[in-house]
Amino acid sequence: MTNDAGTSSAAILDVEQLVVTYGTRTAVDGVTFQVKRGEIFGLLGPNGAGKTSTLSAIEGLLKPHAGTVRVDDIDIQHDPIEAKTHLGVQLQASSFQSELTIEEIARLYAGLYGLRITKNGIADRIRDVGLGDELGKRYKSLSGGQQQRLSLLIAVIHQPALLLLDEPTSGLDPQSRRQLWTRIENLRTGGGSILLTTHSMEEAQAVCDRVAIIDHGKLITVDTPAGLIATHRDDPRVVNVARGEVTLEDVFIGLTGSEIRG
Ligand SMILES: Nc1ncnc2c1ncn2[C@@H]1O[C@H](COP(=O)(O)OP(=O)(O)OP(=O)(O)O)[C@@H](O)[C@H]1O
Repeated sequence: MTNDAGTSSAAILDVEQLVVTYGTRTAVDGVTFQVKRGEIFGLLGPNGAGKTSTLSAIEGLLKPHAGTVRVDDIDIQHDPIEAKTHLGVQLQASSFQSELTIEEIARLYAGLYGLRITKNGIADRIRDVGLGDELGKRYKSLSGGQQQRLSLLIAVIHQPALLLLDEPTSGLDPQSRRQLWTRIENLRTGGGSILLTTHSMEEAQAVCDRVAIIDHGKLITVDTPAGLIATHRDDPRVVNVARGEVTLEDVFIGLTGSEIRG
């Protein structure tokens, strides 16, 4: 997508002064950040920090109280249909018809996006996510990990410029988690950009190019994991919680506090 000057902006996602409210509760309180093209960007925060609310506003699922969201230079509020064709979102298990087979579901969503993919093409994509032996299996008889792989396949079937993933590795075993990160990195290698939330600081430190830490609806800091560690390693709050070499988790707990959130 090009802007008025005929050039692509460096940001695939531009979130400006985003405010999300539920009644009198402010869940996201003036959050601003950009995701660059070709970047894996992690949104980190304790329970209730406002991560899912931020993603929901980016997806156009809820109307922000204030602020703007531009996906690939398209304002999600002004042109939601066009903006959404540039977005890939992992659907919840309840979104899929349980009686349909993997192949039927993939064909259904390819059709919904108006894609012309042959039967063999669909089978190839299913094989790519390691479900080649399950083509004819009904959704309801898939394991949690298999369901998760199918939902990732559907999220990227239209080759979106930006993939949004809300806690993609939660509930997965170590093998499935490792495979998922490899897939996410392959998507980035193929030119995609990824915005994800995770509670695994170890994974964020290993995989994300940059991370933002949010708490109580406000963005505290954005940088590369190494940059955050370098900036905050001598902060007494971080030194206090570190048990050895300072990690991203130490920085996260140092900046957001040790108390458990509701
Ligand atoms: N539908 C809703 N109605 C009212 N309050 C909500 C609603 N959804 C979220 N909230 C509140 O908004 C705040 C932010 O919630 P959100 O789900 O965005 O946080 P989160 O960072 O994704 O948390 P978690 O890590 O626990 O998933 C919380 O205080 C939550 O209770």
